[in-house]
Amino acid sequence: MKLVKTEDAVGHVLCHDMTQIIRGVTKDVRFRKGHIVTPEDIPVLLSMGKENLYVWEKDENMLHEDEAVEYLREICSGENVTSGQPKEGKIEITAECDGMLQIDVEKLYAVNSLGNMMIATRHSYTPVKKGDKLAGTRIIPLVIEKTKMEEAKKAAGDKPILNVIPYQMKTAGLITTGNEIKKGLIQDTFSDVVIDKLAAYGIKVVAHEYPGDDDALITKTIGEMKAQGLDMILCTGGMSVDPDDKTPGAIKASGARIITYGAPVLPGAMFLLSYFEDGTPVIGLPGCVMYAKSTIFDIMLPRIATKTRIKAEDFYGLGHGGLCLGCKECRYPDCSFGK
Ligand SMILES: Nc1nc2c(c(=O)[nH]1)N[C@H]1C(S)=C(S)[C@@H](COP(=O)(O)OP(=O)(O)OC[C@H]3O[C@@H](n4cnc5c(N)ncnc54)[C@H](O)[C@@H]3O)O[C@H]1N2
Ligand code: MOO
Repeated sequence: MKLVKTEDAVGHVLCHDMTQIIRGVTKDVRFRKGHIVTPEDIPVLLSMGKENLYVWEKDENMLHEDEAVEYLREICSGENVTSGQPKEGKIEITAECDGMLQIDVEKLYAVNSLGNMMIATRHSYTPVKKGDKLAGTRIIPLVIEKTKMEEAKKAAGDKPILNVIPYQMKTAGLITTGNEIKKGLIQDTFSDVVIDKLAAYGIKVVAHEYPGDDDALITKTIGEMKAQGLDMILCTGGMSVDPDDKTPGAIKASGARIITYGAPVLPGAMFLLSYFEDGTPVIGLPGCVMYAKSTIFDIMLPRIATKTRIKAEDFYGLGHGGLCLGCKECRYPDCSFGK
């Protein structure tokens, strides 16, 4: 801290709040601690009776919070994200388009572990809309060592840690299994659920077949839809352990490589994800997707719609938070399910 004449204070950082009192008009903080003095401030400060000011001593090795937060802006500014001006050392990151928020969680952890700075975000893999708030970030002290910010840059690596990935899939093929549906014994109440969920991501069901419980026919239908060049193929029902549950075997026989059959999520334990060599996903949706408001399908759909390649390991961690509480009014994704 040092004392400077107010006329010489431009560019210096104030060490404490300064209150302006004008009788009958105002009594409020006019300049906040940390404010960088501008030429326009000088007459105001003089009118407040401040001819001398305590300011931070300029030090090439130290950064003001507003300068330091620019490092965090760079660390956070990936594809399709934007950010505002620093306000009291804090900036807000927002989405520039609709899509899936994707965060490098390990890098986020690495930056936050350095201390004296913070980045708080929404959960990765959640669907977001243009203009949605994604993250807030700030420097904790008023001034911080430049080397600390360089360290943060290094910890974050060469790619920004926050991105919004636009949805890329457009078409889907739907295979509704079950002899009871094919024979018309019951009405199909599953397909509309799937069609609506896909529509929310701009995906249209352009082929729809009812092969019953004939596993060879299910496999053949998958092959035909694949040949049509659809972005994804979904099979509903027949995913469990009954003798008539033929879907997992039929998907396997199609040549798609199984990533997982089973997931540590309820509802959604009997979910199946597989990919053809070219990346076309073939998905098996268990009966719960028809009746439960939110399931494994809702958790994985943003990743599928953005063509984010999903690995078996991506499922293992889902158990923690993988239990839907079945609230009367479903607020998913604004709840702990799938986080
Ligand atoms: N012994 C076990 N039983 C069950 C298990 C298990 O592991 N062991 N898993 C349970 C879980 S979890 C789920 S989820 C369901 C899986 O159901 P499936 O995918 O096999 O569904 P289905 O048996 O084919 O059908 C269940 C029920 O829903 C009706 N259904 C199916 N598709 C339609 C449709 N398009 N429209 C209307 N209704 C449909 C079907 O007729 C059945 O009544 O299994 C648990 N059981
Ligand atoms: O696949 Mo069942 O999923 O959990 O109710």
